[in-house]
Formats: sequence, structure tokens, C-alpha cells
Amino acid sequence: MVVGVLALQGSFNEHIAVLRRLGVKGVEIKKPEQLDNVSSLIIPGGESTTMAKLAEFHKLFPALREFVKIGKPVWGTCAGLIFLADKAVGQKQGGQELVGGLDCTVHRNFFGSQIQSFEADVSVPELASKEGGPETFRGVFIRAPAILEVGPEVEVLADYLVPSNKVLYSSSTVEIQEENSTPEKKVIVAVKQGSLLGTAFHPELTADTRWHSYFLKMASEVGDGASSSSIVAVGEEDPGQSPFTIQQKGSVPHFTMAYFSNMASPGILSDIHTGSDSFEWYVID
Ligand SMILES: NC(=O)CC[C@H](N)C(=O)O
Repeated sequence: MVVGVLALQGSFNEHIAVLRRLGVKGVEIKKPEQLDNVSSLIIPGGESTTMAKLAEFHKLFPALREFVKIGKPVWGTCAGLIFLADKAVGQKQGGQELVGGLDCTVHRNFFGSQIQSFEADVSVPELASKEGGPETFRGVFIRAPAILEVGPEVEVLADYLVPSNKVLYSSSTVEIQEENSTPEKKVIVAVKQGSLLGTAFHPELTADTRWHSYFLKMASEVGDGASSSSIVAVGEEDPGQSPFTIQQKGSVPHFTMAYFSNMASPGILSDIHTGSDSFEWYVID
């Protein structure tokens, strides 16, 4: 089985590494025609506006939509989940293109800004029943989205009870509800709809490979119809000069370092300075 991993930006290398650990070849997808060679696709986390601009730049949207439409399995993690959603709120001004297909509404930065990133154990009974292991999965939420609404075809695999002291962004225009002003609220953080899978967190940044093997099973159920004759070598392509300019700067906790240092490679996040506890990041728009 050959699994494509959208490799415009974000944590695609980490997904490919997990697939390798499971004995499966993951190939980077950077051009529309490369989708013909894979039977399933992972859209990684990263920054969805940047990823959308790059996808537009590389004319990937029609091919991605067709891939979803014909029922090939696609798993979106974090920014990838936003990509797959039919509707996103909390977008940057002017919005962004989505691939769509997943009948849900996501809030792009539901849990707040980068520094509000966190880890939490999330109960996923479906994962435990199909893949074994503990009832919970360690969710790494990095400026994570949440799913606010789902359509009737969507199966909710996991939700998360947002502690009342978490700062939430209730709208795209930064209306912040301060500590204790919100009651506990349950949001959806993992869903499945037919051959589409979405997680608001980053399983590729943990040692637990169950989400990947769960997706591989979904992919093998649909069948490995694609030819493997023109596999693109990992790391073959250079996405080229970014047409964007730096807009934002900040720092994030240590645990996200590996993730963001990887992001530097496609040239979208740049000038990352690693330190002992934190490092600087730049969002380029
Ligand atoms: N870790 C992530 O993928 C963050 C996604 C981010 N909230 C976005 O809008 O793209």
C-alpha cells in the first residue's frame, strides 16, 4: 500500500515516519498528478491558510476535491481537518479555500493562540475497540481547531470537555471569554464520515501509532487500486519560493519544537530560533 501525504507545509515528515514504522510507504504529494499514484491521502497539520495558498499556487484543489469525491480515503489532522471540512469559521480575513467533503463546521483556532497549545488524554472508544490498547489517546493540540457541528452522516469518534478555565475564542474576531466566564463545553475532536477521517490533534507527534493503523485499515477496506509505478521519492521536490510575507511572530512551548522546526523546511515558516524552553515562530501570510 502506498499512502500519499500532502507535503506543502507542516508535519508531513512526521506522518511519513510513522507510516514507515508501520511498514508502509508514505509518499510526498506536491502536485496534482501525483495523486493518481496513491490510493489514500493524509493531509497533515500546519497552518491551514498557508497550506491553502500553497495548494492554490500548485493548482491542487480540483485534484484534491476529485480524490475526496471518488471516495478515496483521506485523513486530515489539525490544519488537514480544517481543509477537509465543508465549513470553517474563524478564518483570516478573506477566508480560505477548503477541499471540503466532511459534513461539519470547524473553528480554526478554537482553543486560542499558539501559546494555548496543550496536551490531553482523549477518550476514543472506537480506537481502543479496533486497535486495542488504552481507552484514551494522548492528544497533542497545537493551536488546534475544534468541530462545532456535524451532519447526520458523521460519526463522532472523540470529544473533549473543555475545562472552564480555558480561554476560548468564540468568533473569528477575537472575542475572548475570560477565565470562568464560560461553562464547561464539549467539543468534537475526531470524526469519521465514510472514507474521510478527521482529528483536531496530532497523532503523528506521539509514539502511539493506533490512529495511523486505524486509517490504514480504512484505506485497505476501500482497496489499493492505484498503481505504484510512478512513486515520487520522498524529498524529491522543492516547493519553491514562497510568495508570502511574514505577518505574525510569537513563541510556543518546548513540546511543539520538533513540529515547528520541521515546518521550516518548505520555507513557509522561517527564521525559527530554538532555545531551551521555547522558540520563536513566524506565520507567513
Ligand atoms: N496545528 C495545526 O495544524 C494548527 C492549525 C491552525 N489552527 C490553522 O488554522 O491552520
